[in-house]
Amino acid sequence: MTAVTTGTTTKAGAVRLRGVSKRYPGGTLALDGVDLSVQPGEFVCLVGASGCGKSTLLNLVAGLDAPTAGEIDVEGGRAAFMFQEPALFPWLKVGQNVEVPLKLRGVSRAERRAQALDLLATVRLRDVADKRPHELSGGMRQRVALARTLAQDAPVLLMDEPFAALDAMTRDALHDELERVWLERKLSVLFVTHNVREAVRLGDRIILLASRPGRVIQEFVVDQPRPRRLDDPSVAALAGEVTDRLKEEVRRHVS
Ligand SMILES: Nc1ncnc2c1ncn2[C@@H]1O[C@H](COP(=O)(O)OP(=O)(O)OP(=O)(O)O)[C@@H](O)[C@H]1O
Repeated sequence: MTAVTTGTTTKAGAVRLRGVSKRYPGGTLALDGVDLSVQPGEFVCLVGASGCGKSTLLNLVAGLDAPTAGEIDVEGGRAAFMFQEPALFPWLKVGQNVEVPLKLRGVSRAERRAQALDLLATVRLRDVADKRPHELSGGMRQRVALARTLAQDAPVLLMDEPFAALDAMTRDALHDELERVWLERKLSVLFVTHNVREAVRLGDRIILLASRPGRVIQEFVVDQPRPRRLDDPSVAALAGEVTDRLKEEVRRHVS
C-alpha cells in the first residue's frame, strides 16, 4: 500500500478531468481546479467530508451539469449513473424497468425482453423479472438498479453512494456482486462513498477530496489482493490511515 499526493494526471483515461472548477449561481465554489483520471478498467473511489463536492463532481462527469472551468473527457462520450436510491418505476415490472434504457437506446421490442432478462441474470435476479419493485428487498431493488444502469451499455459507471441505505450484510453482498460485474464487464468505475472501509474494500485507488472548495488532496493506491473483506486487518489499517487524513482535513476547517 502506498500513498501519494496527486499532482496533475496526464495520461488519457476512461474519465479525465483537467482543472475542473464549479461555482454555483449562488456563489458557492464547490470544486476548485480538480485534476483526476480513471484508467480503463479501473475502480476509483472518491471520499471526502460532507459537502466537499463529490456529488457535484459526479454530476459534471455525467454531463448533468457543466463546469465553470476546465475540461472533462469521458470514454465513449457518456457514462451510466447509479444513485443511492434505486429509483425504479413502481408501476413497471422489474424486467420492464430494466428495459427502459434499452428502449431509449432504440433496441427493438423483441430484443428488449431478452436483453433485460440477460441483465437481470447478471445480477442473479432473472427469476424476479415479472415482480413489481415493492415485492423486492432493498438489496434486490439496488441490484435491479445496477442491471438497469448496465442496460445503458456505457463503459464508464458513476456511482453516488449506491449502498449507503442498505444494512451491513446486504451491503457486503452487494460489494461482492458489484466487484464481479465490474471485472466481468471490464467497466471503469468512479464510486462516491462516505464509508472509508467500503472504499478500501472496492477501490484500486482512493481519491480524497478536501472541502470548501473541493480539491484533490491525496490519493491512496490500494494494492491488497482481491477479493478483500471489510474486516481484513490490512483493509482496516489502510481505512484507518485514510480516516486520519480525512479527520485532519475536517479539523483544519473547524479550527
Ligand atoms: N445546486 C446547487 N446550488 C448551490 N450550491 C450547491 C448546489 N449543489 C451543491 N451545492 C453546494 O456545493 C457544495 C458541494 O456540494 P455536493 O453536494 O457536491 O457535496 P458532497 O460532497 O456530495 O456532499 P454530501 O457528502 O453531503 O452528499 C456544498 O457546499 C453544497 O452546499
